[in-house]
Amino acid sequence: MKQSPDRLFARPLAEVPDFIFNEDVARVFPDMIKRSVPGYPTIIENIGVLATRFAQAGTPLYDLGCSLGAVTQALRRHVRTDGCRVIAVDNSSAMLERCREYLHVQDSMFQELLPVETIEADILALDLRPTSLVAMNFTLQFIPREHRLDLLGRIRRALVPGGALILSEKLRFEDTEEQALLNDLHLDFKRANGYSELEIAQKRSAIENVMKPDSLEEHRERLAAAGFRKVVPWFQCLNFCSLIALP
Ligand SMILES: Nc1ncnc2c1ncn2[C@@H]1O[C@H](C[S@+](CC[C@H]([NH3+])C(=O)[O-])CC(=O)[O-])[C@@H](O)[C@H]1O
Repeated sequence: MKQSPDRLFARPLAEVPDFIFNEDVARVFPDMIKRSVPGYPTIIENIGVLATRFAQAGTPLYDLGCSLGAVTQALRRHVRTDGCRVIAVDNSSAMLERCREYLHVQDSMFQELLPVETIEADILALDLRPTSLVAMNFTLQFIPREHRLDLLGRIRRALVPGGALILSEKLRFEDTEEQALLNDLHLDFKRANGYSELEIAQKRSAIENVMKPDSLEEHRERLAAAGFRKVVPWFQCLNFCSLIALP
């Protein structure tokens, strides 16, 4: 598998097309997400650790919007619960193809990993089996707003008692000063990771019609409306957070 550094937006583009998860993105994705999302490696590893508390014997664990399967691999590294398996879902064939290759590498390197099933599907059309853990790591923000509540409602109804949803998202902030400061600090994070002003500006215009972050208050309200009893933020770094939502 050839992994490359992210230079997708390094040259000036006459017109910046909307961001899509195609082969070019799949090839640079590990580098792109690490240099763009502060705390990403910490979130990934800890989802594996958190999951051990919620995983119940004989249930599938879902990784919705799995991309290259980073969460799936963390779940397989940490969860040892009898009869669990991981179901990794993404609607990008380019992402899922590479995800499968990475999972084969993981299989060849470790023994006693949870079995994994990869599904190329739109998570809005997915039939969820009763599950003890659903992870949506930076996926909900790409789902059109009008479908988010329905999706969370279906996840809530699929969760068995004692299970959990782990939801990671970029946040926006209602307070303009807080929004401006955290946005600036995120830009500094990208600069510190070697992105130029041009790369930052072009990536921003590629993503702005596609990725729509909500505020923490909006997440709390929507999760409550979907039937979640409790929302516990467990991680925040700048404008990126991860929540545990309990049924
Ligand atoms: N309707 C949909 N159905 C299925 N997949 C979708 C849909 N919409 C978007 N996706 C998929 O959601 C993923 C979002 S990336 C997740 C990172 C990963 N979780 C990680 O922990 O590395 C986040 C980011 O790039 O910021 C992409 O692979 C899309 O194809």
